Amino acid sequence: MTGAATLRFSKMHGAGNDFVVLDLRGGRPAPTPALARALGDRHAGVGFDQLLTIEDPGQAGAVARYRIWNADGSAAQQCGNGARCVAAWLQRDGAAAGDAFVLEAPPGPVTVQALGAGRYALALGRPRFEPADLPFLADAAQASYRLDVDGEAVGFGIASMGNPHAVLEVPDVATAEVGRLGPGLQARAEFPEGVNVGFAQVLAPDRIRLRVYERGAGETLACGSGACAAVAVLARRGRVGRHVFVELPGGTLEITWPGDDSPVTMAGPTAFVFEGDFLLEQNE
Ligand SMILES: N[C@H](CCC[C@H](N)C(=O)O)C(=O)O
Repeated sequence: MTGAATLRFSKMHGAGNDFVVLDLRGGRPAPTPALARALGDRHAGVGFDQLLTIEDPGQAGAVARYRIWNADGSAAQQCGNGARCVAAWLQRDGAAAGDAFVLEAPPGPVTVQALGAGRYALALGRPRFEPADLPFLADAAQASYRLDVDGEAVGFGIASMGNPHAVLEVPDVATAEVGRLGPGLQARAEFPEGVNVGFAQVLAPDRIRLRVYERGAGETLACGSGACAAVAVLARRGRVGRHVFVELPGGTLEITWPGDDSPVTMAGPTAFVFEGDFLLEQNE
């Protein structure tokens, strides 16, 4: 279409968690929630779990800054799978020279190590467990909490990776009622800014299965910050060790959390799917 205003984008995914990536460096305006919803619409738009913007860094030493919008237009503070895709995008672009560099994310710096073959290891910062960190309205930090969902008492742990996570341990992820308990917990007033809900099945001290009902996107094929949060909650309970393979429906992520005061490192894949031009006028 000649003359129409268009928005160049890259379509990517990390273990099946899919993204549209926009290069907004040079001061191009941030997307509105309405544009994020239009771009994310899986029928009338491009479709994504999250929209990632690449922007000029504010911090010295960072190659670029990234921000995150969910498919419902809400802003998110972290996206582990998305951060790996931003790293891959910047390496392909040539902006990130070498295999080790730093990205600026809403919660703080993220250090990147390219592992080759599209795989990246990222240190996403320390998990936090105080209710105020999520926010979660509770009196004091506990190893686990219980809330009522449809008359059922649901037990869970909490962790923030910059974004909020509730983690339930279940006997079998295949039979977990993700589609009912996920939205049910998200609807509780105790999570005033919503929450990502992880359903974890411990297979071994170094291996779990995980499904995540994400804030602003629903159940996704993978959730990087959710994998970090699940390992952090389960490691503090002694249910898993400090190096855990997390099997999600879309792929496996490798999580390492050496100690409570250490950042969590997540390693996993990235993939470029296609590039495109979104026609703005007729689709906003
Ligand atoms: N839905 C999340 C953002 C995306 C997280 C996930 N896709 C990841 O890989 O960490 C939130 O609202 O906090």
